[in-house]
Amino acid sequence: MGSYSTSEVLNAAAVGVHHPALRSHELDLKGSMSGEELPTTSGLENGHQAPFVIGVAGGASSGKSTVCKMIIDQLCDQRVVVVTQESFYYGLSDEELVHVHDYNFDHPDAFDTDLLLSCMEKLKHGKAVDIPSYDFKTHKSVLSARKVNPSDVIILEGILLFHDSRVRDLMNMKIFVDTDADVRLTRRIRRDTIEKGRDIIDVLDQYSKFVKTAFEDFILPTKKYADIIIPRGADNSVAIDLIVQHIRTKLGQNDLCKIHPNLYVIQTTYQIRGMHTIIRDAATTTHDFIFYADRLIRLVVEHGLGHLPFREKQVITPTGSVYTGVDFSKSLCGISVIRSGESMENALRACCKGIKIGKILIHREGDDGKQLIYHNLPKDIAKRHVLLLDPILGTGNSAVQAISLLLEKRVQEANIIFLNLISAPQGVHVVSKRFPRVKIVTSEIELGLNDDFRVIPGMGEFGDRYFGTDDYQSSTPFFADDKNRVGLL
Ligand SMILES: Nc1ncnc2c1ncn2[C@@H]1O[C@H](COP(=O)(O)OP(=O)(O)O)[C@@H](O)[C@H]1O
Ligand SMILES: Nc1ccn([C@@H]2O[C@H](COP(=O)(O)O)[C@@H](O)[C@H]2O)c(=O)n1
Ligand SMILES: [Mg+2]
Repeated sequence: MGSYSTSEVLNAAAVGVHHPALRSHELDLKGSMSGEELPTTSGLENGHQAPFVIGVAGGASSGKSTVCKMIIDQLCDQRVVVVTQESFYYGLSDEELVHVHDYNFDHPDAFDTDLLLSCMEKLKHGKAVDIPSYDFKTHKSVLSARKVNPSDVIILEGILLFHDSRVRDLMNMKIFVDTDADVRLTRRIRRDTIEKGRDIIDVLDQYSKFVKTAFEDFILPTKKYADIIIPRGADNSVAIDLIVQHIRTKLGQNDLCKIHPNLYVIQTTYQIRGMHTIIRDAATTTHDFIFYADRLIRLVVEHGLGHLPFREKQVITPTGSVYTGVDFSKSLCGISVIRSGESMENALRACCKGIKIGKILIHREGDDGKQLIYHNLPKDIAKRHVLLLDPILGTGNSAVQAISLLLEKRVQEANIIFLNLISAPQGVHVVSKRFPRVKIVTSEIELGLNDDFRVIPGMGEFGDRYFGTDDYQSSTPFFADDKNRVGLL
């Protein structure tokens, strides 16, 4: 296989695997959110399971980062975050810097393990943390930290991760990357001279003075703690496939879709995650927000239509052959929850020519949570399948109100398909418990709700961002389609 640069691997890993929305918050500590924690609530408190923690250890340049990248690539539909042990290197004092060639970077004492433990403790409890950034050129921790958010899977990677039993105890799975010493040395020489700009003589000196001995004294003895040993590192795709399968099985036990068979999360791809990254980014312009939200909405709508009943239908193709296909139900309508649900109407109209679209307005009155509902629904709605449109399923309150109204109007519960872009697990529980036959189709499941009952990580006030009425946008407001915002049936 081709060679990867470590920075490429880690960058790709970070970009590819963090929850898209969360990346935007990985701010420089000097930035406006300096030192603040994201308003994330505990995953555990929110009914989420603790993350699955994978430890990846092995000699320097054995291929740990490359193996992590391969695991992450295959887990593309999960929220995965990588934390490297090297982020926790103690910075060198000025005096130590003068004698840097005598410093042993491969000794367990070179790492601030207490800090690593406290960061991991927070992550495991569903809290965001600032992970220090380490500069291999200056041998110091740099000021800007990396904001890391809680995830389904945390991969901890580093040469001495299995040395301290407290760190080992954090892990659900321990992997040791076992690569021959000559291969590790060759890769190290290439990496340290090319990527770190070091002198080859210094690299060889450091290797014979510290790296080789530390491997034998501290790293190799920890191999016995591994659950899985991967010979040949990233070249061992069979081992990596098996690891990914195992992780999937473990994660699947907590899968919301398994608990709620009425929930459908569309199959994710990097395109979809990329689009989510854009629309969740607070800095995205209204124009881009509309463009990418529309693309995602279209996918959700298409998926939702796939749940409508159909009959077999045969047609004759231009080649005179018979094609056996299906004819789907035409007796349907869309109902949008004003105002953000109206953003989904265009996609529905584009997929179902001439479809009737009704509206529901849910109004929160005062603090007592009393809600008034105004509606404009097709008269024969009871006979129709209903595609209920609202981009965000948060607490589930609005959805329950809207669905209750539809049932009052004698729509069959099983004929309702609720389409949204993101769903909080709480909302899914509430809707599914009350209306188990309503299908929920979404494109991503969120971490949960914060203390203000806002979806986290979320994407802000969808209606304001889509219709350009938010006040934090720097760009000129851009209205997608004004007439859709006011016109009722
Ligand atoms: N299977 C492989 N084949 C070829 N080059 C590899 C392979 N695995 C890793 N490398 C290269 O070796 C170097 C060290 O790999 P890396 O994954 O960064 O190791 P570690 O994280 O264990 O130090 C990198 O330059 C990487 O691109
Ligand atoms: N300032 C430093 C800090 C560490 N190293 C070497 O990095 C190796 C660990 O990184 P891997 O990606 O290979 O796990 C380790 O062998 C240290 O010697 C360094 O050279 N300079
Ligand atoms: Mg590495």
